Amino acid sequence: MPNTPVIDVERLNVRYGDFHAVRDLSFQVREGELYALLGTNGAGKTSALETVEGHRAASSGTVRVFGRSPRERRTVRPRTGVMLQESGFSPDLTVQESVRLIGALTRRTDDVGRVLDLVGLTRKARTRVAQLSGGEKRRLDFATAVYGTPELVFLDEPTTGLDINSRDELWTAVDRMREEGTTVVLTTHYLEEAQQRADRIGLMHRGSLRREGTVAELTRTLPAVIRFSLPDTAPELPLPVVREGDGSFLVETPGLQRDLHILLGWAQDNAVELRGLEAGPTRLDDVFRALDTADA
Ligand SMILES: Nc1ncnc2c1ncn2[C@@H]1O[C@H](COP(=O)(O)OP(=O)(O)OP(=O)(O)O)[C@@H](O)[C@H]1O
Repeated sequence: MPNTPVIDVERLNVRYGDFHAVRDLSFQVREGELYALLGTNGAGKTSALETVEGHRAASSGTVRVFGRSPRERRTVRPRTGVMLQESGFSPDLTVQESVRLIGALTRRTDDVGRVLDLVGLTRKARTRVAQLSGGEKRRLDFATAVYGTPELVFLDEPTTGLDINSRDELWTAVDRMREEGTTVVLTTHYLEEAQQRADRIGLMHRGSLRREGTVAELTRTLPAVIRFSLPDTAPELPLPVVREGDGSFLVETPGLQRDLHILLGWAQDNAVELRGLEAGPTRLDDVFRALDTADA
């Protein structure tokens, strides 16, 4: 059934007593996709994903993973890898013992050496978990998700606490798994990572999915921007601008190429230097900020 989504969430609601944390959430993740579920703090991402991962029961709505309820752990779990924000390994176990334990718990098989190599922990194989650095523990968390190369992997803020080289290594490992067809669900507060890597993004705010689409679809809804600074002696500008707090100028435009052309022509004719000139489509950060103000 090639058209069956790997994840199918229909009108999911999660309540904690009187508090309604997830409201009528619907989304699908297709085979081989990297879907980023992003949102403001407290938006309900963890509550939603814990339900999809089978750790939490839905208050109402349906969740299907590989066409099954994620509560059918025996069927779904061997096909699913989960990197939680903290896996809670026993501090007394060594790294290689912890990875073996993952194998036993997930009922997947793999070569421990291969996994340690993939997550960059080969040299720490005999080190106890208690003696690992924060970044090394995060790599061990990552090992839980990639052990046995499952078909579906959840990465919950996978690069938090990792230095830039470790982040690059983690993404290289994820890219390799994706080449083999693994479907990935990502949550992160590093929006540039989602912007670079996600095939589609769902943006949650206050329990609901407020936007969904590719990065291009999401950013297209807001105007492009041109930013620059000017010497005090510059003549009047040819376009409406906003003066930013730092003294720089901002042009918001639905016609980036046209307005950039006008601005550059004006600068050339008046021999004005446009300092620190930046021009480009809206970033995901801007979509996020608009979400917070528009939907407040
Ligand atoms: N066990 C719980 N009991 C009561 N309220 C909870 C519980 N877990 C989460 N909440 C509340 O539900 C809301 C959604 O929380 P959740 O952790 O799902 O959000 P999130 O989008 O993952 O947030 P963050 O980005 O800050 O990690 C929050 O207001 C939170 O306080």
